[in-house]
Amino acid sequence: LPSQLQPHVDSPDDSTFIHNMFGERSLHLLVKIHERLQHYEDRSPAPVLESAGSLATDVSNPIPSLLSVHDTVAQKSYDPNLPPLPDDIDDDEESVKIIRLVKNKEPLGATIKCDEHTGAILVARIMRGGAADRSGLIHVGDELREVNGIPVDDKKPDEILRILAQSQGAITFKIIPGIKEEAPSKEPKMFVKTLFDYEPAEDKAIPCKEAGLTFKRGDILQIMSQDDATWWQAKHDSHANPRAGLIPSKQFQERRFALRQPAAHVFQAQKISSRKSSGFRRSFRLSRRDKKTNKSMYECKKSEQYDMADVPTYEEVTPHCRQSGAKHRLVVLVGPTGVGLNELKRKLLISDPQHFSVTVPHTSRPKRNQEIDGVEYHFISKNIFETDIQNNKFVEHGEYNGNYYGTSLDSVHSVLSKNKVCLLDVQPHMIKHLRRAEFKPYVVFVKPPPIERLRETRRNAKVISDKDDKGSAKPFSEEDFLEMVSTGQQMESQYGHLFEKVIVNDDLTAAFSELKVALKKVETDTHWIPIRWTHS
Ligand SMILES: Nc1ncnc2c1ncn2[C@@H]1O[C@H](COP(=O)(O)OP(=O)(O)OP(=O)(O)O)[C@@H](O)[C@H]1O
Repeated sequence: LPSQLQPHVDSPDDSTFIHNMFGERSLHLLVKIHERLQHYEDRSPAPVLESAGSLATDVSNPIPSLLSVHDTVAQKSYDPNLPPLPDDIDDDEESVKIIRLVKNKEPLGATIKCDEHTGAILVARIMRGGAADRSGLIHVGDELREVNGIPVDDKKPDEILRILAQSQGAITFKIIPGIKEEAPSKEPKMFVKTLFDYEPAEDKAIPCKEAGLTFKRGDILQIMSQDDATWWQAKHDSHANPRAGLIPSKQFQERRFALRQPAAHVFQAQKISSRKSSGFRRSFRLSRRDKKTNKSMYECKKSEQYDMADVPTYEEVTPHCRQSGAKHRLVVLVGPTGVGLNELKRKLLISDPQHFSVTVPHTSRPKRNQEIDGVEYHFISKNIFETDIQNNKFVEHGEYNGNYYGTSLDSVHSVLSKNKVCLLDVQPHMIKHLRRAEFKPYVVFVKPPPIERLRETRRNAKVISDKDDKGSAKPFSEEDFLEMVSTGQQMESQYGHLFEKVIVNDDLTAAFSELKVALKKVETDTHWIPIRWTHS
């Protein structure tokens, strides 16, 4: 080429330039690469059926059909059939990017906003795993100029979204790339358990409802991005959809919860605490031999006020599977009085006394003749009891008829260290004190069935009367049922985020087998537990 061009070159400088340019090694390499690629492109699979003519004569032979299929497939072009690029690309705008995305039914997975100062339409976020993200062509900060040839600079984000929603197939964007390209971030592996229900369609604050992620309390989400302090991106752990959706950040949710909720929660907490013994009656009856003393004696002195530090938002979790031989998780049972906690505990103990156990409570009341210290109770003096309370030795404690009763942390440890499953029933506000690595509590809420089922199933059942001190049993009254149902609802709404399993105690046999299966799974299967339980 240089020698052919020589007659057309006037100055020696130009001649040197041409020689240097064509002698450049990188140019030679580029030409080689080009030739190779050309060769590769030309090598489309050749038809094979014709050259296998002799086989075609045998009608029973399936091979010709196979070869015919090969030829049909080989001659097809699978490149996407995109429309031509527009002719009117403005040559002066060097930084303009024309992007074509082929859109199917899924949304693009990007949100836009109007720049406050310039009025430009900018890409606000790219949803992780969505169509825009997967294309790698659109980035946060890019300025949108046109969609399908329609200029957008005079349009509001809502109008643009409408244009996008109506477009199907290939969409052409004309954009000015933002100055800062988003650094490709590694997919973070952070999982959270959601502690509240979320419906983006009902959230006035979300910048784009369609980009929001709906979830129910207890769902496990993978957090995909926390770049934005207010709106995180997340996807359901169990869903196949790879596209992330917007969820309120922990901080934002806590802030607006604190602004919105205080009055409602104080009201709710007071309502529950005013139920006193009838609402939260818990007995220690399983450890007692004397049926006559089988009565409610436990009244919690601790405040049940809603703790604002515990605004239920998200809890970081990690999969956990109990190693064989490791200590069992503490099984915590909660439910409204009379729902059947003791009945279920009793059935578990009978079903496998070597495996399940309960704690021996402490009391400051004098030991009776037939009682044995450490069997029905650990009998201790009032002074020692009070010192132990001061030293936080009790999971729960209360006073009845001038005597203290309580469940000590040591009694729980004692059962667990025997490698048994410890069954503990507590008032729901105590759960948070048990939620630590040493116990890894598995919290089961035993829920009453609808009132008509209570009337049917509890026709012959008896509850311990809390009207007198004699511990006499009486049939359930309509009032007992109403109270059981409403207390159950309140417990679920206030503490539901702490429950790992909800069992409706309708038919006793069914409820018992459901509980037994769940407890077996706790021992063998992988469950999500708070990540902080694995740190200590
Ligand atoms: N599913 C059920 N069907 C019929 N009767 C039931 C069922 N569950 C429990 N019962 C009966 O209801 C009564 C109260 O049950 P239980 O004593 O276990 O309640 P609880 O929740 O332990 O209440 P508390 O501890 O406040 O006394 C018992 O007579 C029990 O046999």
